[in-house]
Amino acid sequence: MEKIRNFCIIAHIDHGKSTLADRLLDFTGSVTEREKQDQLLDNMDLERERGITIKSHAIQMDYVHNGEKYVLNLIDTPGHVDFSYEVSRSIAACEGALLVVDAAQSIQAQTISNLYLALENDLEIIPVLNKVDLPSANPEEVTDDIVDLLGCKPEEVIQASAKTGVGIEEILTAIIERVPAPKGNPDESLQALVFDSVYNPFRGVETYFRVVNGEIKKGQKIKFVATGKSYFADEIGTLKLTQHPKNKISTGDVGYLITGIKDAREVKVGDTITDSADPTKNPIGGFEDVKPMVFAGIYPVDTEDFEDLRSSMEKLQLNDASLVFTPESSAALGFGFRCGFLGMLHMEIIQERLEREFDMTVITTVPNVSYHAYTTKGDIDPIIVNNPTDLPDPSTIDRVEEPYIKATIITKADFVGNVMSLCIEKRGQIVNQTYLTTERVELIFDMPLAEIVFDFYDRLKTVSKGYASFDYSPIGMRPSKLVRVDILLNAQPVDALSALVHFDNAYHIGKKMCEKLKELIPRQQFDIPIQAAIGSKIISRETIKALRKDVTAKCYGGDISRKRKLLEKQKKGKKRMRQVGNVEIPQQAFMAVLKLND
Ligand SMILES: Nc1nc2c(ncn2[C@@H]2O[C@H](COP(=O)(O)OP(=O)(O)OP(=O)(O)O)[C@@H](O)[C@H]2O)c(=O)[nH]1
Repeated sequence: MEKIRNFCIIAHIDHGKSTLADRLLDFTGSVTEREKQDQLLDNMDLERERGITIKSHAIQMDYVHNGEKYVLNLIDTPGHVDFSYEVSRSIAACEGALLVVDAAQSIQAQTISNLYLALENDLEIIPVLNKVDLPSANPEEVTDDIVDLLGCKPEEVIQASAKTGVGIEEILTAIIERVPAPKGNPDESLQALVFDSVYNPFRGVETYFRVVNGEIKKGQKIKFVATGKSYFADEIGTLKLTQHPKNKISTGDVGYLITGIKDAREVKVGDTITDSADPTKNPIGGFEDVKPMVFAGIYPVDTEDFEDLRSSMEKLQLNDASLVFTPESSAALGFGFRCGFLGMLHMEIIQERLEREFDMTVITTVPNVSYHAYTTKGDIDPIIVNNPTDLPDPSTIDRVEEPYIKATIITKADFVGNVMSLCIEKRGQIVNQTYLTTERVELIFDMPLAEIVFDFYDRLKTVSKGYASFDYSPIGMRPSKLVRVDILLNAQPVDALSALVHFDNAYHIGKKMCEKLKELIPRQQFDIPIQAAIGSKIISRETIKALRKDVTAKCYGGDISRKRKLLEKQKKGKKRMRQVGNVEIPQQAFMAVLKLND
């Protein structure tokens, strides 16, 4: 146990976490040339394309230091706020963290939020100044920033380049000398923390765990405390680039477990694994059931594909337990599902996976957060509003509450004004403003989650010319003046276009939505009035003028193959259209409310 070190790498996005992980694997000889891939820890196709580590994994390295052999377990953490609970559990499985800071970009919002998570878990922090090879690097200044943030000595900050290999050996030495060895009692009853799980279509769910006390043996009957279910440990082992089966994993070490579980929902991140016959009396703290934050309807483009969509969603859920869905129906779109996601990124991933892996063409409706409505009947439990149609009749509503977050934004002093205006426009209330240096400012706002899940981050980048970083954490429910804006096409309400918005913005949004829909809905053979309404009150109106032109007119009698191509192209474009009443609505229109500022 004295020769084990468990650590993670925490960093703001793009500061070089994955590249540094690669270098550490190289340096410790954990990878052969053949196994080398660009970004070793990012496995899924989608992950690679987005450059975001979606699911955390762990990897074990052997390293000899001063003639002694050490086992280093690197636990990878996801780099996006949608997955912040998983980050917190990965951090809880470690004793130390490399805090990687880009030498050109300095400390950013995620550096700080991840650092706080690490400090809450009493991790030893090893500051690493990465990318010192960059011409734009500013090592002295950024080292000062890090010293100010951590209260450490300048010489404790390791100067490194994950690209050239500078400082890698020093980092490994620091891990061994500064990160404490795991504590724990091998003779106690088994207590292991689940920090991640991955679905494998052939082997079922692979659970990643860190043994806190006791040991886990191959064949042992184990129990998951939160779910209360017991299984046999068919296979256990350690994780190198491939899995290495073992007969036991002892206190302090990290490993994987395969029990033949076929449903991802049976393994919960943060749960405790214990011995079925001699269960621990102290499950590991900090377990939470992950809660979806964003809800949207997903409908098949072709109504006949509903059953296919259901079976695809069920399969997706087997390997992504954070996806939740219930059937719903819409007058406009027919049968589909109301789905809950961890955030907007998660929603995009699910949508993409449905299309790529299951060959489904789907329509996604405007996402919204989850509201709590209380009626004048005085009920104690709120009505949970995950769908605009769930909002009770306004005359019966006593009050509505919406989820709030604490937003941390770090920007340059020059952009403070712009960032403030944006946050205030988004109904934010400033809580704190701190000058980290004369140039860099940290702003803290309390804001409604609904205002930031959609276009906030893009707007922030624009108003700060890219010099702002942003992170957030939930702080509970607060009162809200919520209304539902309905959209009528041809005088018919289209429920799938309804949106829940704050009363103060309702008129503005209603007007913008009508304008946007006018742009997005193709002209048809007749005039189409577009109206926005709150209840029975019309608040805005536009008209899509009838189309007179023949689509093939462009071909001016040219050859037939060109004509066919044009019609072919039109047919493709049609794929993502939905006929509602006698109006054809393209997919973008269902998301129009999110694009009002484009
Ligand atoms: N010049 C230079 N570039 C680096 C260095 N380390 C990483 N990079 C580059 O910085 C970019 C981001 O690096 P990643 O390792 O993908 O960053 P990350 O923090 O893992 O990013 P996410 O996985 O998206 O969170 C890549 O283009 C790397 O090639 C370095 O030391 N020097």
